[in-house]
Amino acid sequence: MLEAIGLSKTFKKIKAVDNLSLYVERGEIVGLLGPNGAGKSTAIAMISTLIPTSNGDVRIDNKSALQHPNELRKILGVVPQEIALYEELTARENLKFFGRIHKMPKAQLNARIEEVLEQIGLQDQPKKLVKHYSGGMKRRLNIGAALIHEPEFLIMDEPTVGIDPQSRNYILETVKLLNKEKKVSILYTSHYMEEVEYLCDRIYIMDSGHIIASGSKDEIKNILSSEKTIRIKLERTVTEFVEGLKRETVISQLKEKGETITVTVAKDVNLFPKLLSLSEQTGAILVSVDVDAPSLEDVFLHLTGKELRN
Ligand SMILES: Nc1ncnc2c1ncn2[C@@H]1O[C@H](COP(=O)(O)OP(=O)(O)OP(=O)(O)O)[C@@H](O)[C@H]1O
Repeated sequence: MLEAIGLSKTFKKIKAVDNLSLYVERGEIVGLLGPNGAGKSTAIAMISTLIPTSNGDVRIDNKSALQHPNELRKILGVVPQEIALYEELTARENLKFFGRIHKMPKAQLNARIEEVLEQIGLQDQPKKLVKHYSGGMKRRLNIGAALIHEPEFLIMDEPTVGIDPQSRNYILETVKLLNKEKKVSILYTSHYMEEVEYLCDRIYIMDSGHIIASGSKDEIKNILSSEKTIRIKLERTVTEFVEGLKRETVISQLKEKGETITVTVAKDVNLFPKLLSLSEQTGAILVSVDVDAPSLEDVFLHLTGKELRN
């Protein structure tokens, strides 16, 4: 297990990370979500021992990684938010460079380079210089560089920023495969809720330097599940029907837009009998009644007061 325990980082007067704890079990993909400036990149830099902590510890299988950083670096790969590649080199040469940093023996490195090129789908571009790569190809090679030494844990800091949807899908599928087939455990940060929803087993939401919610997708959605939203569509607007709904004390919120009325009620309220009797009394014809469960985006907005992307 990779664990961050009570991590804090202060830059002069700014408390970028404040007593943050999280863990990634072997086999998991864990999401770390937070609005801009929440402290995600600073937390990742501390977990990967790139910057010193002001406080706290990072542990691998209960052993302090801050006291044994080389042991951590052997089993951890980090995909940084910024592309960190040599533009004047080919993909193969870049991978060779990163492999040498890890002091990989030559024969092992050469075999591993071919394997990684295949994993990231760049095996057909052996001679092309990175400066001639598309944004998506660079992102893929950025991931390859972090994979060269076959890490057991991978931290990915917004690995799909600024690329086309096709490359993004490719990266998402690569992340899934790495986890499923190569058993790589992953901490994944993103500004895209749908990516985290698709990939992750568990999610941490952070804001202002600390974790404000954590759990499985369902557990996090449950934070907002004391209420539900019901969307009622009528064939045409009937004022008496809306007035009747407004008299219902179980409805905490009512919004009207054309023929659609949206109401909020407590989770356990059954509004259907009332809707049917009101439609009979007023002659309003129900076209549809939909119940919305809260999305992760709703929870995020509720907890942080901010949109995930801005
Ligand atoms: N080297 C530094 N010196 C001073 N302040 C810093 C430094 N690095 C980060 N900060 C500040 O710490 C806070 C957290 O920044 P950080 O980059 O970790 O957030 P983030 O969640 O990764 O944001 P984003 O999603 O925009 O990448 C911000 O207020 C930032 O300005």
